[in-house]
Amino acid sequence: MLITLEGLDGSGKTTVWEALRDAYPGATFTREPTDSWYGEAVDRSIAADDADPLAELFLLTADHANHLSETVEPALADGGLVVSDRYSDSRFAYQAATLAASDVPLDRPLEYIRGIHAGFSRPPDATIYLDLDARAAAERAGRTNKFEQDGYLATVRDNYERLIDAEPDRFVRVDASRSPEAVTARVEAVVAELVEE
Ligand SMILES: Nc1ncnc2c1ncn2[C@@H]1O[C@H](COP(=O)(O)OP(=O)(O)OP(=O)(O)O)[C@@H](O)[C@H]1O
Ligand SMILES: Cc1cn([C@H]2C[C@H](O)[C@@H](COP(=O)(O)O)O2)c(=O)[nH]c1=O
Repeated sequence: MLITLEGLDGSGKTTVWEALRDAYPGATFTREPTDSWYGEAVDRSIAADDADPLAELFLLTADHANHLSETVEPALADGGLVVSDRYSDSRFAYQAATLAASDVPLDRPLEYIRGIHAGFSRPPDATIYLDLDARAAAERAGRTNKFEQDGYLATVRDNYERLIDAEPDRFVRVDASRSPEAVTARVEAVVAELVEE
């Protein structure tokens, strides 16, 4: 089973991912961007305020392809539980926001990015969405790069809402404005239920 954690920067994904890692020692815990050289290229792009938006999308998509073949698909083939801190929905939400604000002449960037993934990706079985407003998320994240900005994250949040509307059965929304203990307890309960199903 593939479970993904999604949400804005600072929503608490890494905090719950670490708690789940302690609770499920036999599972595969992974993340995007990865720590491969593809992921390092992504990190460089994220740090660059003038990165080309399409090039950035394709760097992230290359990292995803390698993540799938090297980590996710082998672990799933072994019948294991895989928990990923960010996955394809991050591309749909973030790069759609980036492309919409760019000069790239795409009418429907979110659908364009989904279309690219449809050809090769493996959709998550369930996605836990840590829901937090853009201002609180940017505040927690520290506003240290081009993504951790209130206005940009507000558009990203709108895009996540569109994704949830399109696939309500895949997403489980968790209120990420609560305390770390309350958020972690809720996510652990959700994962326990998903694994038992
Ligand atoms: N429920 C919470 N309430 C308040 N602060 C929190 C909560 N969860 C995490 N934090 C704090 O917010 C900051 C970001 O948390 P974390 O790294 O888990 O988020 P993230 O979603 O992984 O962020 P990013 O996407 O930027 O890596 C950290 O300082 C963390 O201690
Ligand atoms: C996978 C992925 C990530 N991003 C952005 C979101 C964050 O601002 C950074 C790094 O992620 P982290 O969780 O803070 O470590 O990358 C993105 O824009 N698109 C993606 O597909």
